[in-house]
Amino acid sequence: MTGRVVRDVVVHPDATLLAEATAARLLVTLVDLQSHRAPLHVVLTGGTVGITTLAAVTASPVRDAVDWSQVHLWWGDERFLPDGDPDRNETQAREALVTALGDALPADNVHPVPALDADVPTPEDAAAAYADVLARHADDGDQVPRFDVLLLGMGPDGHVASLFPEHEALQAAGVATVAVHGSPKPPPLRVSLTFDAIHAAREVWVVAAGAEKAAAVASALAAAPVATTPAAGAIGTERTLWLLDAAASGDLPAGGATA
Ligand SMILES: O=C1O[C@H](COP(=O)(O)O)[C@@H](O)[C@H](O)[C@H]1O
Repeated sequence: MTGRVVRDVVVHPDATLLAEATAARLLVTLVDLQSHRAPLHVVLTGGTVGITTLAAVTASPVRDAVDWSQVHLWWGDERFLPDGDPDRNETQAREALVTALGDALPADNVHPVPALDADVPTPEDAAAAYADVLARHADDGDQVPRFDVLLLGMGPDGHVASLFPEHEALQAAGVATVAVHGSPKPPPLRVSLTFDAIHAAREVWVVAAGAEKAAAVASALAAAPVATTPAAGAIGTERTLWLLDAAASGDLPAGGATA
């Protein structure tokens, strides 16, 4: 990415309000977008706030204002585990939101990263299969759909999706997905969207809560090198939005200036 990146920052008082406000923001954004285009493509994130946000979507009456038949759900990353494993981001998202949407969300609109099984024995197989499905929903010549909203959690080390500091997966280019071996956060095998895929999103929202993330938030918003703070590379084509709780914003300079 070239040129100055504008990162908008919104700080909420605590993690609960952060999740509820992010859910409300997501729902209203989808309703607004559906007044002028369809289908919409939304990328979900795993992680603490990511899943709490999905539960808040489920709890909101505004969820019925969205035409879910015209929404496709994707994942920014996945832990490479068998189908139904409680540590899979997909499993947690189904429990928090997808199951509650029922028939309103067609099963064909839900695009999990393939799970570990006899036909998909390696994360490379899962990454390739996921890339194929992404390409089938992309415009001609593109590798991924133009995601309308791409949600990302962030770890205390500054990782987003499954792109970890100093990990070789950061270098993946020209492809939409990457297999991750040796993740410093368990489980060690994962599949992630690449930065090329993330950068295709219209809006990227990084959602982070907790004092343990404050240093990484400050680094990313100061445009630290992506190699050491991958979240600094989370940039959308139309908007890059950081949604924080007060604790996660604790190391930002007064006024929350961003680079
Ligand atoms: O392992 C993962 O961690 C990150 C952040 O999780 P959090 O619990 O610290 O919020 C998450 O964004 C990612 O999707 C997930 O696979």
